Amino acid sequence: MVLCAVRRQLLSSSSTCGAWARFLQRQGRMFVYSSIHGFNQEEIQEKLQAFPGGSIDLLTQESGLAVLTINYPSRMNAFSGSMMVDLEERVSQLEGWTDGKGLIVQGASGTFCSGSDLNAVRAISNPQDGMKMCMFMQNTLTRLLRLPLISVALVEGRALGGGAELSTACDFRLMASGSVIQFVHKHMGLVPGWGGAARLVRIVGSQNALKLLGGAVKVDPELALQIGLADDILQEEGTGTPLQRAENWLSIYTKGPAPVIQAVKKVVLSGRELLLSEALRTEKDVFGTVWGGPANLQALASKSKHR
Ligand SMILES: CCCC(=O)SCCNC(=O)CCNC(=O)[C@H](O)C(C)(C)COP(=O)(O)OP(=O)(O)OC[C@H]1O[C@@H](n2cnc3c(N)ncnc32)[C@H](O)[C@@H]1OP(=O)(O)O
Repeated sequence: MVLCAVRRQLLSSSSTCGAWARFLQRQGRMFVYSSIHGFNQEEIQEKLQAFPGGSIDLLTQESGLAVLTINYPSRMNAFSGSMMVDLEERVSQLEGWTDGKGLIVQGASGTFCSGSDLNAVRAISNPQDGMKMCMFMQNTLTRLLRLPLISVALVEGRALGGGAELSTACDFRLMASGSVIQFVHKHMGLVPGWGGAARLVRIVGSQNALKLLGGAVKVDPELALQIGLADDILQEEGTGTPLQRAENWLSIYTKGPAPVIQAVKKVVLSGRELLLSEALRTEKDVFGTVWGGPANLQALASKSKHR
């Protein structure tokens, strides 16, 4: 016990950050793109701000659960340029949220997101700007997925194009009855560019990904559940609002102290993203942050049985 306490003292909160920093270092870097790839964040942010409309709203709760809302109902929650910038800012906020455990990503007014705002897309349809927007959104959505929070996309209504891609930047997808996820990119003469294809392959496998992208298939909750794109279906007859039911669903995974929940996410993330030997080293580092920690000591003291 004394050893555990000493070890805990040594592994202060800075060490928790250290393990995470080392994980991100092993990734190469936190951002997929930086100046070495010719990426200039300020430049693209300025360009995107020229296409305003809607907002990305973040509500953090004392319970450790946050709700991120894609809010542009008059355009079926399509992403305007300023909303892309907003999203990056909200992700930065969440990266600094030490007490966080879970995140729900939802769309306003009963529908998820209809992708990028076609008006903005038309205006920046030249290849250079398209690449910059693509790098910006890949960076942001990669950081969203790498947050040390367990995240779920609450899909109501439609998740189209970039909206479908956004849903894959969460750990889980919960689909409401009647909702649809559709990678409509092929119909737009495109492929996903916000990292949605790379993530989709990891979620449903390359065969299913090829079918979904190649056929621009409308994926309903039943099909999504069958192929592993959705983790559950929110039935209409449940009690409470869809958001309340999603919070309830997520609470199974976020019950417990924040450092432990964050450690769970970190070991799974490193297992998902790193080579085995690297993932094992990260797991060791993260293990060190909870071993002998308050939750561990309390569990040992209470002689808990797992019947
Ligand atoms: C790398 C990213 C790639 C991409 O995301 S490309 C974009 C992919 N998304 C799309 O192509 C969606 C296009 N929209 C649609 O198919 C339909 O609007 C949709 C979402 C099925 C809804 O259909 P309906 O229910 O009939 O409603 P509606 O068409 O009257 O839409 C209501 C208002 O919302 C607007 N809207 C919907 N999706 C939009 C978008 N992505 N960009 C800009 N505006 C969009 C639509 O124009 C309409 O506006 P208004 O009432 O005519 O002023």
